[in-house]
Amino acid sequence: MNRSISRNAIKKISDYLYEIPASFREDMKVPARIFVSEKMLEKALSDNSLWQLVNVATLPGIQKYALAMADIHQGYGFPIGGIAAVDIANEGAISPGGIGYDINCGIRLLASNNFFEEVKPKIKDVAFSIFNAVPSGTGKGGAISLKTKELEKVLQKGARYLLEKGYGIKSDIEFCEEKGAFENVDFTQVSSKAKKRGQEQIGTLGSGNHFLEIQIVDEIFDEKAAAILGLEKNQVTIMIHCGSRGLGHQVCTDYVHEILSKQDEWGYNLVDRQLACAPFNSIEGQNYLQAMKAAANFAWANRHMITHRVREVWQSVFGPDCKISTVYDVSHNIGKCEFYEIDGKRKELFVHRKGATRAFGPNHKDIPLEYRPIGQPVLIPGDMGTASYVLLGTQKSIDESFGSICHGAGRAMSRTKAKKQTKGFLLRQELEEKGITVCCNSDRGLAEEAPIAYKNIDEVINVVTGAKLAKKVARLKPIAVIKGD
Ligand SMILES: Nc1nc2c(ncn2[C@@H]2O[C@H](COP(=O)(O)O)[C@@H](O)[C@H]2O)c(=O)[nH]1
Ligand SMILES: [Mn+2]
Ligand SMILES: [Mn+2]
Repeated sequence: MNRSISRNAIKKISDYLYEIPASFREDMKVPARIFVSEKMLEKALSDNSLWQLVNVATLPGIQKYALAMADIHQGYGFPIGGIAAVDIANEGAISPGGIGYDINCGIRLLASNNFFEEVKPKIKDVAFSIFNAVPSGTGKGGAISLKTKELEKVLQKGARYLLEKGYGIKSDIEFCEEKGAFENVDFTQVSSKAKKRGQEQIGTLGSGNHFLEIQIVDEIFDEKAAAILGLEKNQVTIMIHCGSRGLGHQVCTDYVHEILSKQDEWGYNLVDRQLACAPFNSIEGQNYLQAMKAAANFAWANRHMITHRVREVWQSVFGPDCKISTVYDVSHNIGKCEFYEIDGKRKELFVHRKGATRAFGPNHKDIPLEYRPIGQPVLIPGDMGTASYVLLGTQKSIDESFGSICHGAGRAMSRTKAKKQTKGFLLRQELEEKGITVCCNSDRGLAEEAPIAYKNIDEVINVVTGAKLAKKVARLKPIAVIKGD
């Protein structure tokens, strides 16, 4: 099957929005839209991601558009950087591939009350101490070990369970999407194999793309909003990127397998097996939803425990009076039930965000009270040598992109290609020369994650802010990066 899409098939709607009309392919139920610039569109045409987006437009019950952001790149079935909302009451389908293998992978931003000049002389000390306190690397466990009953509590109560056990502080939960847990979760839908994989992995970072970064607030674009978020120029922040580790991966594997075997029964005629989905209201669809929620709770608990460890280390290096506060925690691989107006009617939709971040505008009830007047903070990592951003969601994102924007810069090249183009030890030297401390045991792993492997974060941010789906608050610059191998 020819998967290429020519530029001619794509209609320009505005400087930051392009569309593949529903007439492009017979089986499309809605158009496919991509928030991107002309320049970045060229990049998106270089892999199969737009073809995947067209496939998403065939999903049962899909509403309005299959959407993608400028960080789009090829993923499992759905493109990464994609959003699909389906009608729950009317034939909507839920797809594990639309959420991804690392369920509730996400970003947490911590603010210290220290400034660059104080941290600079101790940056190696604090970075390597965090590297030692937060296990990282493929399959790595060992931060804490949970008995089966304790793990089940994590699946039910997420980060809130760890808070009850004395880890972290209350505001860590309050400034987290869903306050650190989906409620009323049936954890029995998670297989024993998945639970086993999770038992040793709370408080661990994982490998590759996951990271812990010490940053400085390099530029403030909105002083008032920054003050509300507790951010000032030259202040030191810590960004955490990780998800549900082996547990979430196993949940996705289990349900893709189960759901695939029933496609004929449901009358689904999949254009790509990786789009495997189930009617939202079927037993299988509901079971996956419960397991996905349990894995999401595990991921929130994971980022909560890492926060606890970072706080312990920070206070041991800079003194017990130092404060580490959670600015916010966003999910970028998740599915949620949300209400939107479709053709003048309020409908409950299931919104798949796969490498996409929720970006609700001001006054939304799901934003913490303190932030409600300004909108939801959206945390967008860039790469280890350039920058990351703090943004705010807008009403326009609710109206045009199901309250969603991008999740990162997005890959510009595969890991294999990045390794061919970069020597890890040279990259390490370059970063150190730029004043970025590198804590990573593997030069090969470092090369796979080189800044050139990612798109330019400033360009991606200019698209989402140019399209008015988000507003800039601050740009963060790395001063130390911690990566697993
Ligand atoms: N600030 C940093 N950003 C990074 C780093 N490595 C990757 N990234 C960005 O994260 C997103 C999200 O990745 P995903 O695995 O969830 O798709 C990615 O698109 C990059 O922009 C880093 O070391 N520091
Ligand atoms: Mn992840
Ligand atoms: Mn991620």
